[in-house]
Amino acid sequence: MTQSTWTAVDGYFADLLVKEDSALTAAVEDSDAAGLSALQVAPNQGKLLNLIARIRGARSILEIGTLGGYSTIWLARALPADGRLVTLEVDEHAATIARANVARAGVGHLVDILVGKALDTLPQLEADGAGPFDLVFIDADKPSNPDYLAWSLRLTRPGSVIIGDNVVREGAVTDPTEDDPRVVGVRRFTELIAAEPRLTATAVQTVGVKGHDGFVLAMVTD
Ligand SMILES: C[S@@+](CC[C@H](N)C(=O)[O-])C[C@H]1O[C@@H](n2cnc3c(N)ncnc32)[C@H](O)[C@@H]1O
Ligand SMILES: [Mg+2]
Repeated sequence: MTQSTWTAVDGYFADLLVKEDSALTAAVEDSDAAGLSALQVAPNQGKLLNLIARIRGARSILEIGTLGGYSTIWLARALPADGRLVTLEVDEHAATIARANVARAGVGHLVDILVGKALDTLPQLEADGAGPFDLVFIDADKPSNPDYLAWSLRLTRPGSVIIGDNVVREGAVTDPTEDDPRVVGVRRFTELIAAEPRLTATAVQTVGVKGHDGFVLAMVTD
């Protein structure tokens, strides 16, 4: 199979099942026009995040890595009217674009975008008494994933879901000699999950419009 086949198959299912609305397509278009990298999840992955949050009955969601707010919109749309989503973004420019995208999608009242390095804003969140969160989506700088996992455990409770995006690294995740800090980060992240008695997890590799990638899905058990 080739990239064009993966893209066509994603398109087939997305047209039938995902049905991005104009706010989601505009979020991507405006992020692109503002010069943000096209690092957002694919539409079918956004819908998967939305479905996981709804299946979990999530009322509070933490996202690490906002970009233009594309995944934020999918996740926020899973929340009930009194739900809350906190999303962390280091880039003020991206946060400004995300704020507009999230507002246009009609979920601005559910979303707080905190600007700063997540390793600075996470302690602030805890100090402010935020959480426990029902779902954490980790999708920022991959070298920090081991720290984000530790914070996720502090800010969740039994039954919470933790998702780590982009863990395949074009297959380099299998190479123990690889020294790319992103690969080192996702390998350590996965090993820490494996060793953590409070978590049960799996990882799924994906192909599609974004090429070959994958995510870790974990549940806090106690
Ligand atoms: C892959 S993009 C997020 C994509 C977004 N979750 C989506 O799917 O629509 C990663 C984002 O993390 C942000 N980021 C990188 N390092 C960060 C850090 N230390 N703290 C917070 N955000 C960070 C980047 O600026 C970028 O916007
Ligand atoms: Mg990602």
